[in-house]
Amino acid sequence: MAQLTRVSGSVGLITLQNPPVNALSAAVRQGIVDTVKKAVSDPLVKCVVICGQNGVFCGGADIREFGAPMTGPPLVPMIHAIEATNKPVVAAIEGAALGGGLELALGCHYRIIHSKARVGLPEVTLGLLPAAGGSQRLPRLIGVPAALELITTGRHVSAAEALKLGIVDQVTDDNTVDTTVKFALSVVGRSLESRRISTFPCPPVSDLDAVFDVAMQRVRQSARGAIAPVTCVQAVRAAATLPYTQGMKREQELMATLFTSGQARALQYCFFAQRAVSRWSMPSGARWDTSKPRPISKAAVIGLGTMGRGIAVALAQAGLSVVAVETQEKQLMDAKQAVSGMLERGAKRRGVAPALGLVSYSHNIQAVAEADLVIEAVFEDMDLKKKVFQQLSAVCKPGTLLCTNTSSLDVDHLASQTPSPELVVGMHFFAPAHVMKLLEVVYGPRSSPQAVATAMQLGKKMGKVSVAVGNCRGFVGNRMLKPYMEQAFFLLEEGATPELVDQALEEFGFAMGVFRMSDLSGLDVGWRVRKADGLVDPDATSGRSARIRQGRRYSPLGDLLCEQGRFGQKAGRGWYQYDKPGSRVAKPDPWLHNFLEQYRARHGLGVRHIDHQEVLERCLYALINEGFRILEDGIAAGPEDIDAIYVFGYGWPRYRGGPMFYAGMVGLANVLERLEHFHQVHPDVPYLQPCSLLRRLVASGSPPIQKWREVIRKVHSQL
Ligand SMILES: CCCCCCCC(=O)CC(=O)SCCNC(=O)CCNC(=O)[C@H](O)C(C)(C)COP(=O)(O)OP(=O)(O)OC[C@H]1O[C@@H](n2cnc3c(N)ncnc32)[C@H](O)[C@@H]1OP(=O)(O)O
Ligand SMILES: NC(=O)C1=CN([C@@H]2O[C@H](COP(=O)(O)OP(=O)(O)OC[C@H]3O[C@@H](n4cnc5c(N)ncnc54)[C@H](O)[C@@H]3O)[C@@H](O)[C@H]2O)C=CC1
Repeated sequence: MAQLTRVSGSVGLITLQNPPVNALSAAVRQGIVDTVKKAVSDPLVKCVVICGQNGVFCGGADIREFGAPMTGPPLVPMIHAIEATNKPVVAAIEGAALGGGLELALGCHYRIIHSKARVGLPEVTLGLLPAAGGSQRLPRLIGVPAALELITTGRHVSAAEALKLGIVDQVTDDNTVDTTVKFALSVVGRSLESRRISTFPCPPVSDLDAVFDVAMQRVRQSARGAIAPVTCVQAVRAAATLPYTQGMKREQELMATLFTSGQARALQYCFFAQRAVSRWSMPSGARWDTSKPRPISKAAVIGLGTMGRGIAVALAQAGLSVVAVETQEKQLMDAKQAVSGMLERGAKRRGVAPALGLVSYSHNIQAVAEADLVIEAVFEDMDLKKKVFQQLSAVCKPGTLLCTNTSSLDVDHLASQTPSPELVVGMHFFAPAHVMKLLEVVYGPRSSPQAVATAMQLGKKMGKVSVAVGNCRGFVGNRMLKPYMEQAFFLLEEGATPELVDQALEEFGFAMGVFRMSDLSGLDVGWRVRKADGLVDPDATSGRSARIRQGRRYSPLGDLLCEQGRFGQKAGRGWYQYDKPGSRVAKPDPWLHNFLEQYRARHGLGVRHIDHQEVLERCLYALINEGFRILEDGIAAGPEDIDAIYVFGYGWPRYRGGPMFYAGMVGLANVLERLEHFHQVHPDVPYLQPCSLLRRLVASGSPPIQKWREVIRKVHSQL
C-alpha cells in the first residue's frame, strides 16, 4: 500500500506501507501509481515527497512475489511516470533504498538521505540485474566505472559515500521527512529538465572497450560460473553505448534470461534460508521466539592457536571485552601480536578504531572468573578438554556459559564434566574464525534453550550466520563432508587423478576441489582422527584387508601420504606439489601419479575412465544422502539449515542454493536412482544406500523444498 497525505500546505507526502521493509509488492506498486496520479492532478499539491513507513524507504521488489505470475502495475512505467511529472518529486531515504527501492528513488528528481541510511543495487546477489532502469540510470548519474562496480557486486553504500558518488543530493542527521519536505518546497518552480536522469548522456569513458574487458574479466574470475554478474556488465555496457530507450530494451531482454534461471531461484532461496536459520528450534520444542538470550558483555577464549586467535578477534570486533588464555608462553606472545595485527587490519578496512583495549591476555585460567561466556579452543583432545571444562567449572562465576569449539568431539560428554550441563553448548567456528561467516551452535540433550539462544545471539552480534544443530559426530557440516571426501579417495583408486576430481568440483562452482582443500587444511588432521578411530593400519599393505576396515570399504591413500610426510601445503607436498612449504600454488605431481599407478597395480584395481559427471554424482550425492539422514535424525531442523551451513562454511556455490536445494533442482527421483545404482555397484559402502527420508519424499511426489518439513515431521511422529 501507499498513502497520500498533504503536509505543509502544498506537499503531497506519499508513504510506502508494507512492513517490515516496504518491499514493492503488487499492492505497493498500485498504491504508488494511484497516489502519484492523485498528487499530480491535485492543484493544491506543488511538490511530492516519497518516503517509507517505520524508518525504511524501501527494500526493493518483493522477492516473495518472484515465483508467481506477475500481477499489479510493472515498475518500469511507474518510475517513468514519476520522472515525467512536472511537479518536483523528492525521495526521503531512511534506513535503506535497495534494488527497486533505489531505482524508484532514481526516478525521483532529487534524493535526500539520512546519514545512517544505505543504498545499493543488490539484485546481482539474487541472480538478477537492476531491471527497473537501474542499470541504465545509475551509469548516467555517477559514470560507468562506479556504476559497474556497484551493480556487479551489489555492494551497499553508506550515505556519505552515496553523496560523494553523486547518487544523492543531500545527507541529513535530522528528521529525514521534515528535511525533505522543506527541500521539496524550496525547489518548487525550478526547471526539472536537468533532473531527469534518463535524459542524461552517459558520461564518456576514454577507453570503453578496455573498461568493459577488465570488468568482464573480473566478474568471470570472481563469479566462477554465476551468470548474473556477467549479465550486469552487459547491461551497463548497453547504458554506455546505446540511447536510453534502446538501453532499456536491452535491460529487459537481459533480465528475461535471468529472471526464470535456476541460479536466480537458488540465490533467492539462499536469501530466505539465511534468514530462516535464525528461527531455530530444538526437538524438545524449544524455539527462538520463546527462548530469551542472556546478555553477554565479557567473554573469554581458552587456547590461542589458529582458532582461538580468530575467535578472540571476532568477539572484540563485536564490542565484547575478551580475556584470552593460553598456557604456552611463546604461543601467548605470538597470539598477542597476531590478534593485534588482525584487529588493526580489520579496523583499517572498516574505517574504525581498532578494539585493541578490549582484549586482555593471561596464561592463568583464573583470569576468566568474571566472564559471562567462555569459548574453549584447545587441542582436539577429549582428555585435555575434559580437564579444561572441570577447571572452568571451578573458576567461573555461577551461570557462566561454557562453550567448546570442538570440531568432532561429543559436546554432551564434555557437558557431563560440569555440574551445570545445561550451560554447555558447542560454538563451532570455521577457519579463519574472524572471517568465515558460519557458526554451528551445537546443542546436546541437556543444553538449555537459554544457552542456545545466547550462543545464537552472540553469533549474530559477531556477524555470523548461526545455525543451531544437534550433537552428533561431525555435527552437520563435517558429518556430510566425510562421505564426500571418501568418494573422492575411492575415485582415485578407480582411475581418477586429484586434478580431474578437483577440476570437476571447481567447474561445479566450489572455490576448491577436495584435494586442493585437503592440502590447504593439512592431511594430518584427518589422519589423526582416523588413527583415533582405529582405522589406520600401516601393516595392511595388500590384499582385501588393506581396503576393508571395520567391515566396509576404506581407502588408505591419505594415510599412505601422511606416512611419507606429505601433509599438504605446509609440507610443500600432499596431493599436489608446491614450490616450497607454505606455497599456495598447487602443481600436478608426477610422483603422486606414479604412486597411484603402483597402488592400483598392488591391489589389482582396474583403471576405468571417469568423467566429470561421475565425480559430481559420486561425491555430491553421497554428501546429499548424508544430509537427508541428518534431517531424518533431527540433527538439523530443516533443509535450509544444511544449505546455509554449506553455502557459508564449505564454499558450496551460492548460485546452486546448497546441497539440499540442489537435490531438488536435479530431481529427488534422479538422486535416488543414481544412489541406488552406486550402492549396487559398491555394496561395501553403506552410506550410498539411499536414506529412507529420500525414498519417502520421492514416494510423496518430490514436493518442493519448502514442503519437506511436513514430510520430516510425519517421519518423526512415526518414530
Ligand atoms: C521482468 C520482471 C521485472 C522485475 C524488476 C525487478 C527489478 C528489481 O529491482 C529487483 C529487486 O528490487 S530485487 C530486491 C532487491 N533488494 C534486496 O536485495 C534487498 C533485500 N533486503 C535486505 O537486504 C535486507 O532485508 C534489508 C537491508 C532491507 C533489511 O535488513 P534487516 O537486517 O533489517 O532485516 P532482514 O532480516 O534482512 O529482513 C526483514 C524481513 O524482510 C524480508 N525482506 C527483506 N527484503 C525483502 C524483499 N525485498 N522482499 C521480500 N521480503 C524482504 C526478509 O525476508 C525478512 O523477513 P523474514 O524472512 O520473514 O525474516
Ligand atoms: N583448525 C581448524 O580449522 C579448526 C579447528 N577447530 C577446533 O578448534 C580447536 C582448536 O584448534 P586449533 O586452533 O586448530 O588448534 P591449535 O593447535 O592451533 O591451538 C590450540 C592451542 O591451545 C593451547 N592450549 C592447549 N592446552 C591449553 C590449556 N589447558 N589452556 C590454554 N591453552 C591451551 C595450545 O598451546 C595451542 O596454542 C580444536 O578443538 C579443533 O578441533 C574447529 C574448527 C576448525
